[in-house]
Amino acid sequence: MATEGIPTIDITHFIADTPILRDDVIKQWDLVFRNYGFCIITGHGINDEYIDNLYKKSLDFFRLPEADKMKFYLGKGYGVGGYVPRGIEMVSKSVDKEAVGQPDLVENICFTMNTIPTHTDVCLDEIVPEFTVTMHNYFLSIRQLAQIIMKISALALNLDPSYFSEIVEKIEISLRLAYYAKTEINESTKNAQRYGAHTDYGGFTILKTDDYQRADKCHSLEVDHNGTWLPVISPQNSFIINSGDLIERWTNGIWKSATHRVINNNLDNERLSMVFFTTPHHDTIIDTLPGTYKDDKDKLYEPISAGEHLKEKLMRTTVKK
Ligand SMILES: O=C(O)CCC(=O)C(=O)O
Ligand SMILES: [Fe+2]
Repeated sequence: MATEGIPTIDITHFIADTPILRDDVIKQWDLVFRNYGFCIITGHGINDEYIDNLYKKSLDFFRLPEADKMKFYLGKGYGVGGYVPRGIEMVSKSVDKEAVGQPDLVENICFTMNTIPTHTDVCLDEIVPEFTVTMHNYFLSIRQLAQIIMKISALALNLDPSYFSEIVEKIEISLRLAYYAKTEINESTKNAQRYGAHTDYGGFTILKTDDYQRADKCHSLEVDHNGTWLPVISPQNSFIINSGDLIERWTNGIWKSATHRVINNNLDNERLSMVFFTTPHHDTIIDTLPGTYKDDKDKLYEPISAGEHLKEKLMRTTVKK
């Protein structure tokens, strides 16, 4: 089973509204999120140039000396934005508060659409020219893709196509640029993960990884599929989409928020991921969607505000400030 991959859905015909083929996309969407919680999409319509540009600028940033990057650290751990160096975050604690081990072998810089310029007095563009405009272009494209994804989802759940429209208007998109530097195996790294096993906390995640660039096509990202870790490698013109905890709660557990991790292999290669989290506005109450339960006692989850859920998860994962 370990060679079985994550399904790919070409969404071209949904975007083009091609009769019949469009319905096929909707059916596939329902199946992958029921069975895997993960898929790869092609035909998304986002300009490759935007993706490549942001990738290059991000690499430029992470290859800078630590002292430059630390100008963007806010000293409050992971989850507040800005730059977070290695040694601070241990994401597996979001699933198991008591988890012990070493922090993840990752550093990252996080933004929301409103905090692109920077949280500090230092301007990001002084360090990496045109970083912010590059990011802004990408944000706008991803926002459109998020709208498409939520429309497919509404239809796949037999809801009105505009069911999520108002929520999508206020959706909070955050970008996490995650960098896994080349690393030597030693006492402090041998038992760590590049990013420990976790589920994503919010709505859908729109993820771009660079594993396809490795000549050996060695994978790093794995998803738990009924107890088997499946490798996830997405081709150049694709995105990985996964449904987070709030999608699982919304759908009364029908669509999965799958556990995934970035394993401690291939450490002599640097790796970069661009991770967009689409989270309903923090005031949005996530209650079980119509059609996913018969009567109230079938509801698996209590209603929760998106903000409350997110805060609880984020608080757990900072192991050092
Ligand atoms: O780097 C990756 O491939 C995955 C990152 C991830 O799972 C996350 O940011 O939640
Ligand atoms: Fe994740």
